[in-house]
Amino acid sequence: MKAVVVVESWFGNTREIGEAVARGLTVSGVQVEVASVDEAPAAVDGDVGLLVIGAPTHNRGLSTADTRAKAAEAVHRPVGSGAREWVASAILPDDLNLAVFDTTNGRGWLSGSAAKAAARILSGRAPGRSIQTRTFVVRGMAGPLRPGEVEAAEAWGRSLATVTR
Ligand SMILES: Cc1cc2nc3c(=O)[nH]c(=O)nc-3n(C[C@H](O)[C@H](O)[C@H](O)COP(=O)(O)O)c2cc1C
Repeated sequence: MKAVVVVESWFGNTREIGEAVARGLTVSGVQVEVASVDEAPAAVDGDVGLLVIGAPTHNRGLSTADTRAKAAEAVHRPVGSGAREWVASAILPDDLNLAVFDTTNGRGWLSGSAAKAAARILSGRAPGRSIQTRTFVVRGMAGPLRPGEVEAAEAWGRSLATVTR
């Protein structure tokens, strides 16, 4: 069983959640690779059963070149591309199971959700496919994650393992 976790992360919080999800999958016997969106393959291999995508919520949705420029400036990193671009263009096997998570400042409507935005793009590409979404909460722009979120992400990873062939 194989899974790939692709994350966009500027301050490390979304990456931390992605790694916790990967640990949950690994303890359940799934072979997992975690890749940053900058280095993720343009095509997901046909033997991968589950793709998990993680993105920080920027301006209530997925990052844009403008929001990435703000985050990149804060962490002194080059801007690069984001989850929006990867989700829109990656070549995905037909029977791939999909799960998307985001990090946000809260779970309310005001915070928005990069995961829901990514799920909308993926549903448009593959109508009818079911896509699990989850939100994990950080404090402010840079974090840290709210207590308990890493453990919740590991538990989610264990539950996602049951859908992976
Ligand atoms: C430009 C910018 C816009 C943001 N807009 C939102 C927002 O609309 N809603 C929200 O909940 N958090 C917002 N945030 C906070 C991010 O959700 C937070 O930086 C992110 O979850 C941290 O994840 P990371 O460490 O993986 O980058 C924003 C952050 C930045 C840098």
